[in-house]
Parts: sequence; structure tokens; C-alpha cells
Amino acid sequence: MRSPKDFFAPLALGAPAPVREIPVTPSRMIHFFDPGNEKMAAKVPDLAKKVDVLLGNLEDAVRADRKEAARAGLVAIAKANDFGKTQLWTRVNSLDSPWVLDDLITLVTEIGDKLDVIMVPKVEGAQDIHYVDRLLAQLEARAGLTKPLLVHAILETASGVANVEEIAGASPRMQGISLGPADLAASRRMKTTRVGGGHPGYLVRTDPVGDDLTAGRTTYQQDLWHYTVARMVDACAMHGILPYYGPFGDIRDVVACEDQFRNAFLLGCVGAWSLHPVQIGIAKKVFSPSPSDVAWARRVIAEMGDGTGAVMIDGKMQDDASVKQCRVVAELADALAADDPELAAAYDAATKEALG
Ligand SMILES: CC(=O)SCCNC(=O)CCNC(=O)[C@H](O)C(C)(C)COP(=O)(O)OP(=O)(O)OC[C@H]1O[C@@H](n2cnc3c(N)ncnc32)[C@H](O)[C@@H]1OP(=O)(O)O
Ligand SMILES: CC(=O)C(=O)O
Ligand SMILES: [Mg+2]
Repeated sequence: MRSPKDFFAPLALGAPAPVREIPVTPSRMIHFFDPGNEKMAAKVPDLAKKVDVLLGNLEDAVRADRKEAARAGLVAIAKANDFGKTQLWTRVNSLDSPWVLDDLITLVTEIGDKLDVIMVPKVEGAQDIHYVDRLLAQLEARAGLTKPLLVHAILETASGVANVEEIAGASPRMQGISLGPADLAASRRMKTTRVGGGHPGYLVRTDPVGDDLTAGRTTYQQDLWHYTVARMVDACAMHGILPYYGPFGDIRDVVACEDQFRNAFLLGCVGAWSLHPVQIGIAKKVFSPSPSDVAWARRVIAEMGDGTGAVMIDGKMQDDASVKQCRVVAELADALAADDPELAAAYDAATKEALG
């Protein structure tokens, strides 16, 4: 392990200095596309106006015989477009694959100045981040980059979950972590066959009434991902990086997708992945606080003055701790509204009504 004194030193001569704070820019949806798929690639310039993050995926979901085409497609798309404030990320192939070395060398060399974040799949522990960290520094130095690339880990192995705190703190490049429920389920030998979401068999049942064990017993489906998301959120918060729910594979079930995203939002995640255009609006809705919550948060902040003491608002006690929660919501709303006049107007209208 590096000495804390060296934590922010560049890992190669000529590499840019690591960032001291992870930039918090909107990343409510990380929109996945296959850069080697012509139909999807054609939609990218238009999609860039609707999403916070565009991610050119090179890993799973790209066929083995299309890996080079995906990599070349991403280089071409990045060179041909200026996405403005929309971030451009990539997911490279896993560190044990035959493609990842060329992914990193090509992308950093060719479009390192256009990429914001490199997502690394199947991270097992800090050693994986250390490997990528040093290699990126060497490549950045060679390419003459002035801004360091950030790294995002996918939490999708049992070992990764066991080591999530050390992964989150492994490098100043660490931008965030996403839950990878599909590979994680396989790694844990869970008996699910889905990409995220719940399972009707994972439930609790109310107690029996009398001797009849079958009648009148309501069941409640439980969230398979609660434990992992909560652990991931704590690890990220501890290290000042950002947690994300990952993919929801049942594209048709927009209702359950919204529920899963909202669970993650309420637990502290800042965004989720959109795998299909239909999921973009869901993520935008869920990961932007609602106007009524923003109005309430602003009202509590206003009534709490310097933020200390206790007051009663609409029958509810507010004190130093509740005003801190309200600041989280209000600050997120302000950051999102800064680039979204429609959202800003909705927040202001609700606040006006709440404050009278
Ligand atoms: C477990 C994990 O690792 S998850 C991450 C990896 N997986 C992915 O990245 C999957 C990304 N998404 C996809 O591949 C596709 O959305 C699929 C395969 C799920 C569905 O694709 P389709 O069957 O083409 O869906 P559908 O017919 O509804 O698509 C409608 C249009 O949207 C396009 N489209 C679909 N998904 C996307 C996308 N993610 N980005 C851009 N355009 C898309 C299609 O090309 C199609 O275009 P067209 O109207 O010009 O024909
Ligand atoms: C997100 C991802 O890669 C997975 O669920 O496996
Ligand atoms: Mg995976």
C-alpha cells in the first residue's frame, strides 16, 4: 500500500496530477451503447442531448468477433463529435481478457482527451485498480494528456463486494462504483437468471391465522440487492466517490425499473444505467429529486435559520440532522436545475407554493 503522503503523486513521469476531489456533475443515467452497432451509433449525437453520460461499451453484450469494431467505433464517434457537457465514458473489457490491453492503449492514445471515465468490470480488489492506475498514468504521459482519466469499478464479484471499501479508496482516480447484479449473481452462485431487479421467490410472508397455513397470508417481495447497494453506498461515501445502481434488464417492465432505480436513489445512489432509450427518462425522473421534496427541503432550511436547534414544521420535529438531509436534497436540486430550466421552474414553482 502506498504511503498516504504519496497518494496524490502521479504514477508516471509526465502524467497529469491526480484530482483531489471527484467532480460532481449530473450522472443520473449512464447510457450504454455498442459503438460497433451502426444503428445505435447513429443515434448517439441525438441521445447525447438527452443523457448525462454516454458510455461506449466494449465488454459484455459485445460479441467476441465485434470487439475490435466496437473499439474502433468508439474512437471514430469520439473524434467526430463534441458532446458538450455530456460526459463520455467507456467500459473496457475485463482485466483477464485478451482485449483489455488494446482497449486501454488505443482509447487513451487516440481519444484520451475526450474520455472522462473508464469503467473497469469485474474488479476483485484494490490490486485491480492499482494495475489500471499505473498503466493509465504511463499512457497519459505518453499521450501528453493534461487531465487525468477517472476510473469507475463495477461491483460484480463476491470478492469485489468483500473488498468494496479498499476498492473505493484504491486511487484518487476512483470516480464511483456501480452494482453489477448479473455477474454478481453468478459469482455468488445465486439461483436467479435475471439482470437486476427482484425475484418473486425472494419474499417474506405474514404469520398464519389459526391452523390454516395457506389462507390470508400476504407475501411481500424483497429487494435482492439491498445489502450490496447499502454496502456500496457506505464505501463510496466514506471515500468521497459516487455510487450507482447498474442495469435493469427487463426493458419492457418500465414500472419495476422505476421502483428499482428509486430504491437505489433513496439509499444514496446518484444514478443508474440506461440500456435502452426507454430507460433514459425513467432515470432522469427518479434521480432528480421531486419538486415537492425540494420545496420541503428548502422550507426546512429556511425555517431552521443557522441550522441548529429544533423547530416544529407541520407537526414534524426538525433539527440539525434533518436540515443536513434537506441540504443534500436542495444542493442536488440546485446542481441539476443549473443546466435544466424546466426542472428549475418546477422546483421554484413548488417552493413558492410551499413557502406561501
Ligand atoms: C449485464 C450488463 O453488462 S448490462 C450492460 C451491457 N448491455 C448493454 O449494453 C445492452 C445495450 N442495449 C441493447 O443492446 C439493446 O437495447 C437491446 C439488445 C437490449 C434491445 O435492442 P433492440 O431489440 O434493437 O430494441 P428495440 O427494437 O426496442 O430498439 C429500438 C431502437 O432503439 C435502438 N436502441 C436500442 N438500444 C439502444 C441503446 N442502448 N442505445 C442507442 N440505441 C438503442 C435500436 O437500435 C433500435 O433502433 P432502430 O429503431 O433504428 O431500429
Ligand atoms: C452490470 C454488469 O456488468 C452485470 O450486472 O454483470
Ligand atoms: Mg457484468
